[in-house]
Order: sequence, then structure tokens, then C-alpha cells
Amino acid sequence: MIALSHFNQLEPDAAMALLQPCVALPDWTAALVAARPFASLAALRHTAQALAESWGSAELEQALSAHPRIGEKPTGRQAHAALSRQEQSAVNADDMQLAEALRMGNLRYEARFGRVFLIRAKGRSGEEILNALEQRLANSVAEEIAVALEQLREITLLRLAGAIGE
Ligand SMILES: NC(=O)NC1=NC(=O)NC1=O
Repeated sequence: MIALSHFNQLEPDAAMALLQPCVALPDWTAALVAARPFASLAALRHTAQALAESWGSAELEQALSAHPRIGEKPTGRQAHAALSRQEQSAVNADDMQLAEALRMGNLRYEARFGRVFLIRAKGRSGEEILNALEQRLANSVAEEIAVALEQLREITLLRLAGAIGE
């Protein structure tokens, strides 16, 4: 984590590299970097949230390339893989029944919506995630795009808060 004052002064490329693991949407990252300097963390968060409000299904598809399935601990060494592992740490991988239920749920979700099930996993148990998956399977296609985008915004803002602090 770096201080906001340090982030404000970083070279643009370094600032982009710092934010890259937040979400695989370079336009968002570049716009946030271009909006510097930020007077406070609240201002940074506000701008980050405002820039993410414009995301649609195209951004969702692009961003999902960097999000492993829930329950499939990512093996990559990239920063976002490490973040995913940490965010999914509450999903008890030793609970084989839960792991199988998540695996089947992911398959059902992908068959219905044609994309990976995305949820802000941090702070949620495996059971809570499975329940959310089951409930969301009943959503319409349009409803589910809106819900998945909101989860993407939550994940992104949580990762931003982890990257830049006081
Ligand atoms: N498919 C997912 O929901 N992935 C993820 N959720 C998180 O909170 N981090 C992830 O990588």
C-alpha cells in the first residue's frame, strides 16, 4: 500500500501499474490516473466510483478475463491472482461438498448467462457465495448484468482501497 500523496506524484506509467490489478479495464485506470492529484482518499474513491458507473456489459466481459471462477484458486503469479486468492480465502477449500456445489453452480450460471459468475468474495463465506449464486440464477439476463457490474465495482473499489491508503 502507498500513501495518497505518493500516488499523486507517481509517473503516469507507475501509477497505471499500481492500479492495474484493481480491474482489467485500462480505460478506467488511465482516467483515474489522469484525474490526479486527489485532495483526499474520499475524493479518490468518489472519482473511482463515478468512473465505474459508466461500465456496461462490454466492460464486464473484458474485466472477467482477470477473475477466476469462485472456488478455483488462481495459480498465476500476477498481482490480481494473489488478490483473488486472498479475497476467496474464506471459501473453505477443504469442504469438498461445498467445492462441488460451487463447481456445479458455476457451470449452471455459465450455461445460463454465458460468463463467469462474479461476486465480491471478500467478507463472504463459501456458503454465502453459494446462496447468492443460487439466488442470482433466477435473475433475468439484464438484471444479472447489473448485479454482476455492481459486484465488479465493489471488488475494484476494495482493491483500490488496498493499494492506496493514508
Ligand atoms: N469469480 C469471482 O467472483 N472472482 C472473484 N471475486 C472476488 O472477490 N475476487 C475474485 O477473483
